[in-house]
Amino acid sequence: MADSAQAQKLVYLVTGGCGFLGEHVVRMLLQREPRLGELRVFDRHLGPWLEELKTGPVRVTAIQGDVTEAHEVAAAVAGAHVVIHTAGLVDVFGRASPETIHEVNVQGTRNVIEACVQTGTRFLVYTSSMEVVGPNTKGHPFYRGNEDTLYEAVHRHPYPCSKALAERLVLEANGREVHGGLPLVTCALRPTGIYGEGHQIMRDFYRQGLRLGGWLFRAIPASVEHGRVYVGNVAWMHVLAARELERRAALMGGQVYFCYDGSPYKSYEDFNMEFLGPCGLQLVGARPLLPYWLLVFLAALNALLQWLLRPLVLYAPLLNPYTLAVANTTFTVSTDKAQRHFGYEPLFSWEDSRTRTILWVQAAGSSAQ
Ligand SMILES: NC(=O)C1=CN([C@@H]2O[C@H](COP(=O)(O)OP(=O)(O)OC[C@H]3O[C@@H](n4cnc5c(N)ncnc54)[C@H](O)[C@@H]3O)[C@@H](O)[C@H]2O)C=CC1
Ligand SMILES: CC(C)CCC[C@@H](C)[C@H]1CC[C@H]2[C@@H]3[C@H](O)CC4=CC(=O)CC[C@]4(C)[C@H]3CC[C@]12C
Repeated sequence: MADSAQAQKLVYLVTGGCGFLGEHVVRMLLQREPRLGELRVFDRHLGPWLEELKTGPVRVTAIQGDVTEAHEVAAAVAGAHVVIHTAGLVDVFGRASPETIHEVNVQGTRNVIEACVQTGTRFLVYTSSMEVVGPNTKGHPFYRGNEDTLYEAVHRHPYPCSKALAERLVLEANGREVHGGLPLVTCALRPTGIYGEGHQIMRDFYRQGLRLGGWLFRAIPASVEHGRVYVGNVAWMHVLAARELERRAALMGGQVYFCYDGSPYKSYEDFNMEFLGPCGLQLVGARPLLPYWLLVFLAALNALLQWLLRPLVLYAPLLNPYTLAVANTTFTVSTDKAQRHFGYEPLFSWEDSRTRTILWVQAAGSSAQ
């Protein structure tokens, strides 16, 4: 990626490229990265939509593989200039075991780093999460915080623990010598809660509302703000970060960036209503319908049932002590670090993001997507 070789075509690898975020990153690279020569899409489950991308001018290579298998990762990384590592096990509902979450999110990330080092790939962008910071186990609010805001980041849940460990590995790998003698340059992006086309939990809320005759019932006070970011802007930030990592290696290497876009600060439920409202749903109650202590009780009961039933059946409802704590703790971000370091500005306005999401919810809610 030297200046003298501006016209050089680059090979990108996106791990988790068939996931909710990964698909947007893949499509964004194809639309907005002029130096893209080959795009490798690595995922455990390849999406059928990849086929249509193979007819375009950029070579798209679909690679079915598992990030926990070091040899599969090394084979996919070999010859790539840039890796965008979004693959991860996003499970806060207890569907997977803590060991599996650790294996995919931490060991998988270690495998990606080692593959870069062994094969000489120099640029690595990691999809971290706001969950690396918080909300913490004490439920402390994080109000319009940035990357330098002091916050007691204490976690017990396997998902944030794994993301925090993986992020640390990525940041510590910055500067390591890769095959060929040059240094590895890494950075981590920490999206807040992502929404947009492909957001399965939003679709599930929509379907549940339809089943309940168009009503949803408020569970969380409207005053609790939960940070959200549009998936297209998250993808765009990944593309920009990946593009700028070489030119601004000294500034960006080893750095973390919160990833958000000016989507309105609202409670989790009120934010969802920005999309579900225009789809015909109503949120009942200016205040939570159930007292908080009852929600805490129900969340604990769900956790107990999950544990008791585990030998027989997987019971993994949305409400558990962890999801309740996340939804019920103010956590919002306000920062211009990504703008200062690599010129990130959201590509999609709030109005665009909202419209696109509404159209998707309407289509996905009624189909079997
Ligand atoms: N959804 C959200 O609100 C947020 C997500 N993130 C992070 O963004 C990344 C992407 O998340 P989403 O797109 O929401 O999740 P997702 O589950 O839709 O996508 C993850 C992708 O990784 C793939 N994957 C999982 N295990 C794998 C393995 N062992 N080997 C290869 N591929 C594997 C899955 O097949 C899937 O396509 C994750 O790293 C997640 O931690 C960060 C902040 C918020
Ligand atoms: C009435 C219930 C209490 C409402 C439950 C909603 C929850 C399922 C979701 C509320 C907040 C979500 C999380 C948040 O957006 C941050 C996240 C970041 C990630 O990196 C992964 C996903 C998630 C943990 C997200 C998961 C669903 C919620 C807990």
